[in-house]
Order: sequence, then C-alpha cells, then structure tokens
Amino acid sequence: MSRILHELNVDLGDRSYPIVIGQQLLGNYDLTPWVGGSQVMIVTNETVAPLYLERAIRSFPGLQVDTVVLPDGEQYKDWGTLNRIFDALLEKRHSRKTTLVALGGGVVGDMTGFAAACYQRGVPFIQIPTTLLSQVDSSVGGKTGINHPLGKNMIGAFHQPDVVLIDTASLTTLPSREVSAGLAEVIKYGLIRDLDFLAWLEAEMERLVALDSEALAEAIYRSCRCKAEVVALDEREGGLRAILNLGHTFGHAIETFAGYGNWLHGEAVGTGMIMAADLSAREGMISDADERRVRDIVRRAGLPARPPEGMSPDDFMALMAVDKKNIDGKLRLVLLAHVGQAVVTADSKPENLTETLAKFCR
Ligand SMILES: NC(=O)c1ccc[n+]([C@@H]2O[C@H](COP(=O)([O-])OP(=O)(O)OC[C@H]3O[C@@H](n4cnc5c(N)ncnc54)[C@H](O)[C@@H]3O)[C@@H](O)[C@H]2O)c1
Ligand SMILES: O=C(O)C(=O)C[C@@H](O)[C@H](O)[C@H](O)COP(=O)(O)O
Ligand SMILES: [Zn+2]
Repeated sequence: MSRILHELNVDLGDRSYPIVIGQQLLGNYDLTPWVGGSQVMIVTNETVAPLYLERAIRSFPGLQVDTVVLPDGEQYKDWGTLNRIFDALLEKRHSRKTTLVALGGGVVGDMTGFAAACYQRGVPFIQIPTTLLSQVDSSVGGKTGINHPLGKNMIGAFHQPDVVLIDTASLTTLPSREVSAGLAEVIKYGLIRDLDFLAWLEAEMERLVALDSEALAEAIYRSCRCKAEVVALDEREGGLRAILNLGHTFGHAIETFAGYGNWLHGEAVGTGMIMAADLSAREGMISDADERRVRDIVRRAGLPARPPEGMSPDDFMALMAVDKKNIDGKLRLVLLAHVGQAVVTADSKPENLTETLAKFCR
C-alpha cells in the first residue's frame, strides 16, 4: 500500500522544494504538479530500468514521457555519457519547458542534474533516488556534475531539483554492499551535526544493515532533515556546507586512485571518516576513545577501514592537492571538533597528517 511517511522542505526562498518520503510511492504518487510543460525525459540506467522505469512512467500521467537508459557505473559519470542525455533530448525535440527526471542512484542523479543545469541554459528537474546513498544525500542540495580523470566531481553546477520523491520500497532490491555505502553518509550526519542521531545509529545499526524498513525510513528522514538544514544555511558552500565533506578529501582521493567504480563512494567516505577522526585525535581535538567510536560505527556498517593496498602517502597528497575545498594551494580538511560537531580547517599540523597517512597506508 502506498503511504507517505515524512515530508520535509528545503528552504531556499523561491527555489524551495519538498522531499517526500514514503512506501510504494513510485507509480502511485502523481508528480505532474511539478512539471511545468508537457514533456518529461526520465534518465535512468540499465540496472534500474528493468526494476523501476515502468512504475516511474506511471507517475507522469497524460504527459509526453521519453526515456534514456545509460550504462551503469561510476566510470560512466563522464562527458561521453552526459552527451547521451543531450542526444536524447534533441532527438525527441524537447524544448526549454521540458522536465528531466533522475531515476537511480547518485551517479544518475548527478548527471541528470548537470544535464538539466545545461540543457538550453537550464531546465527543471526531479529527483527519484533509488539507492540509500542517493536517498539520504545526493538527491538533496543541488550539487550536480561529472568526474574528470584527475579528480571527482570536478565539472559541475549547483542546480536544485523541484521535488525529491523517496520510495523506501526501492531499497528492497539494493545489494548489501550498496546499503553499507549509503550508511557511510548516514553516519556522517551524526558525526558532523547530530549527536542524538549518532547514538540512535549505534543502537540501530544491526537493523539498518538488515534493511529493516522502519529503521531505514527513520534514518532517511533524519539524514535528509540534517542535509536540508545545512543546505538552507549555505546553499553554495561558502562556509558551513563544507562539513558535508567529512571524510571526502581522503575518500575522493581513494576513489580516484582505485579507478572510478572500484571503490564505492560510500566505502571511500567511510574509510575517509576514520582517517579524519584519526587526524582529529592527533590534533588534540577528540579523544582516542572518540576516535575508536568513529572507527567502530563505520566498521559495524560493513565498510572498509583502510585505503586500497598500494596507495601511498604520496598518492594521497597528490590527489588531495586537487580537492575543491583547497584555497591558494592550501589543503583544507573537515575534522571533528567533537563527535557531533565538524569544523573545516587549513591549520592541521603537516606532521600529524603525515602520521595519519603513514598509519593507514600499507
Ligand atoms: N550530489 C551530491 O550531493 C552527492 C552526494 C553524495 C554522493 N554523490 C555521488 O553519488 C554517486 C554515488 O551514488 P550511489 O551510491 O547511489 O551509486 P550509484 O548511482 O552508482 O548506484 C549504485 C548501484 O546501485 C544500482 N541501483 C540503483 N538503485 C537500485 C535499486 N533500487 N536496486 C538495485 N540496484 C540499484 C545502480 O545501478 C548502481 O549499480 C557518486 O558519484 C558520488 O560522487 C553526490
Ligand atoms: O552536498 C554536499 O555539499 C556534499 O558534500 C555531499 C557529499 O556527500 C557528496 O559526495 C558531494 O558530491 C561532494 O561534493 P564535492 O563538492 O566534494 O565534490
Ligand atoms: Zn558523499
């Protein structure tokens, strides 16, 4: 039975939008009120299409609905694949009144959002995230883009969706490795801004890993609430929003080193958060017990705790040097002032970073 469980609002003035979270919403929830014109282009991939495309089409009754099915994988979050979206839009004569719809995980979401930001100088788009990671993070906040061989998400735009529709039922088909990857970003919210949530995650981790639907809906709601708050305060990452990057400076370096798609984004972020906690402890910001607390929760989510074999401190330094947070060539890292409160700093001691990298690199 179709049921709305939670509704949130991302408060951005005239670009505000709702996040609707519920069960069996796909195909039952009418999305036409968010479509301005008469055309819709649903972008998905070859894994998600057979599972959910038919249902998604039913959410747009009475409209011209076209579809484009992309290859699956982080390695396809690139120019060539992005161009396939533009090809489909032009072949089907989509006008500047069209609405793009992202049906899939964060890869499809980031690319569809970027296509929407660019097509005929910008058209509306709708997010229908189908992975845990995309439901708790990437579908909210308007960061869109593609990867460059030299760095993750290096080409992109801020472009907010008009609505985010989260159907928790889509998680029943998700492989457990992808569930763990999503949990990395869920844990992130507890660590950066919500100590109560972290304590709840510590109590409920077994249920989450086992895909308990009630626990997952609660985790999705609390994660989206945290992300919506941060985005509303700092939409374009002038300051605060960078805390959403906890673990990502190390994590993006890992993803790039391993080759896109070999380490999942969430896996790299999980390890990255453990490394950030280690550095925070060396900086005297958190205790050793807190550092262990971070390591334990990440491990209990089924995530790796060390970078890939063969990745050296020099590899990290070279890849982290192209991070988007850096200013004037100076590395800026998100660390933990406390468990439950993140800070962005350019002042960590180089010798502490060297020690953290030496400890984790095998
Ligand atoms: N824009 C943002 O704010 C933001 C935030 C976090 C991550 N990201 C980006 O998101 C990407 C990671 O997203 P992801 O973890 O969703 O990965 P993904 O999009 O690659 O999806 C993971 C896998 O699950 C499959 N899949 C999707 N839905 C499914 C379902 N319901 N059942 C079965 N299989 C399903 C996909 O086809 C894919 O194989 C990265 O590129 C990352 O950089 C962006
Ligand atoms: O929304 C944000 O802001 C985030 O940083 C969320 C991250 O989880 C996400 O991975 C994002 O894509 C990273 O952005 P980037 O600017 O570091 O590429
Ligand atoms: Zn992320």
